[in-house]
Amino acid sequence: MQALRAEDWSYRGEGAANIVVSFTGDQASNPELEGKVLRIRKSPVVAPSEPRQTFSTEQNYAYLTRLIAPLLGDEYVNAGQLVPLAATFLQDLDQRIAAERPAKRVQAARLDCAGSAAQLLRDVGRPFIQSHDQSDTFCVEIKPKWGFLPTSSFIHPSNATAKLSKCRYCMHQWLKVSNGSIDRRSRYCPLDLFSGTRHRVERALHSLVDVPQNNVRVFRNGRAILTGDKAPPADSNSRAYIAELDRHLVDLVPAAADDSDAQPPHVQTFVSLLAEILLQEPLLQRLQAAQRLDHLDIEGLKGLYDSVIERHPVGQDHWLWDGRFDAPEWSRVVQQALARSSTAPSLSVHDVAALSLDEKAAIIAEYLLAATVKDCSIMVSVQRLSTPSEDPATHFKHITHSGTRFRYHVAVVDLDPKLFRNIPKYHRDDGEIVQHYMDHADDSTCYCSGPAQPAQ
Ligand SMILES: O=P(O)(O)O[C@@H]1[C@@H](OP(=O)(O)O)[C@H](OP(=O)(O)O)[C@H](O)[C@H](OP(=O)(O)O)[C@H]1OP(=O)(O)O
Ligand SMILES: Nc1ncnc2c1ncn2[C@@H]1O[C@H](COP(=O)(O)OP(=O)(O)OP(=O)(O)O)[C@@H](O)[C@H]1O
Repeated sequence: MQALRAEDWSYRGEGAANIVVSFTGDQASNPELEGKVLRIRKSPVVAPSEPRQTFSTEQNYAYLTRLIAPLLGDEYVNAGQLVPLAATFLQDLDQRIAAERPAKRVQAARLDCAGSAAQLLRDVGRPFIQSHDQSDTFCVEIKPKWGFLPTSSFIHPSNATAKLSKCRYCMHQWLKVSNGSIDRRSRYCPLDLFSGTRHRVERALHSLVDVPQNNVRVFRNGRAILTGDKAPPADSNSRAYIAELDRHLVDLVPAAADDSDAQPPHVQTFVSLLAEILLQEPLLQRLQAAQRLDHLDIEGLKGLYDSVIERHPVGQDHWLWDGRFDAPEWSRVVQQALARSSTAPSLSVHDVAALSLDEKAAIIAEYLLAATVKDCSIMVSVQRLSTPSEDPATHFKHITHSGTRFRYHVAVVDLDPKLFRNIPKYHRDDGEIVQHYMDHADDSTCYCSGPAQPAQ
C-alpha cells in the first residue's frame, strides 16, 4: 500500500478511545481504500498521574478476530486489517480533523501520534456503492447496552428486588441524572430492544429517537443527522430535531399511513423498517447470549476475582490478564461458551469454592467477553432500491417494507477487550447504581419494561 496522505481522510466520529476517519481521496488511484475507514487510537492531552493500562492495537485485533468474531459471527464482525501509520501522517491528520471534532473531545485527547498501527476497516456506515437509481445511504448506530436481567443466586437479598426486576440501564439513568452526566432519563429500555417482540422493539427505537443520549446516531452518507448533541435540553419541549430527521427520511422511506403516532410519518416508517430488520436477523439474540456470559453477576464474580488474585497475583504471567488473546485458553473459553446451551450454568457458593484456578479464570474470561458485548454498538445501513427487480450487488441482504425494496447491512463495532483489573471498579459501579436506585428512585416512574411477559 502506498504512503497514506492526511488530506485523503475525513473525520467520521469518535468515542473515548478511538477516532474514526473515512477515505475521501481519489478512489481510482487508491482502489484498496475505497469504502474504508481508519480507526486510530487516541492519547490523552494531559498525561494522567496514574497511566491507564490499555491493550495495544495488535492485542485488540487478536481479540476481535480470534474470540469475538467466532462468538458473534463473522458476518457481523469486521476486523479489517492492521496497517502501519507514519508519525507524520498522524500529526498532519490530527491537525486536519481538529476543527471537526467536538471541543470537549479535543481538550481531552488527540490522535496517538506515537502509535504505529491502526485498524483499516470496511466503512459499515456507508457499505453500498452509490449510483443514480438508489437513495442515499442511511445508517443507524445503536449502543444497546445490557439486554438482560441477572438471575444469579450471588446477588445479595437486599439488592435482589431491584436487580431482578429493573435492568441496569434503567437504574443507571437515575444515577446519571443525579451526577449531571445526563439531563433527563430516557424511556429507552434495552429489555424492549432485546425482547424479540415487534411492538417492544419499536417502542425501544422510538424512545431512542426521543432521547438519543449516546445510545443512537443516524448518518446520511456518513454525515451525522441525529446525535445526542442535536437533541434539545430537558427544559425545552422542542421537537425540531425530530422534524429535521423526518425531512431527511423523506428521501428514504414513504410516510406512514397512520398519523396517530407521536412521531412524524417518515420517522414512523423508518422505525418500523429498522424493527423488521432487527427482528429478522439473529444478531440481537447472539448479543444477548454473549452478554449472559456474565453468569454470576458482578456480586458473585468479585469474590472469584479476589480468590484468583490471592492465589496468582497480577504481575505474574497469566493468560487472563496479560492480553495474550491468541492463547489456547481464551479460544477454549469461546468454544465452550458456544457449545453450551443458552441456559447459564447455575453455580452455588459451594460449587465456586471447589473450582480450580483455571476453572475460575475461565468464568472470569467469560465475564470479560460479556463486558465487551454490553458496551458495543450496532450499525444498520439501509438504501432504497428504485427498481424492485434484481440487485446487482447480490451479497447484500434485502427487505421489502411499506411496498418499497431496500438493501441493508448490519454490523457490530466497538468490540475492544475490557481489563481484568477493572473488575473491582465494575463492582463499585454496580453497588453505586443499585444503592442510588433503591434510595432515590420511584419504582412506579422507572421506565424499565421488565422481563418479557410469558406468551398467553
Ligand atoms: O459502565 P457503563 O455502562 O457506564 O459503560 C461505559 C460507557 O458509558 P455509558 O455507555 O455512557 O454508560 C462509556 O461510554 P462513554 O465514554 O460515556 O460514551 C465507555 O464506553 C466505557 O468503556 P471503557 O471503560 O472506556 O472501555 C463503558 O464502561 P464499561 O463498563 O463498558 O467498561
Ligand atoms: N467500521 C466502521 N465504519 C464506519 N463507522 C465506524 C466504524 N467503526 C466505528 N465507526 C464510527 O466511529 C465511532 C467511534 O468508533 P468506536 O466506537 O470504535 O470508538 P471508541 O473510542 O472505541 O468508543 P468507546 O468510547 O465506546 O470505547 C463509532 O461510534 C461509529 O460512529
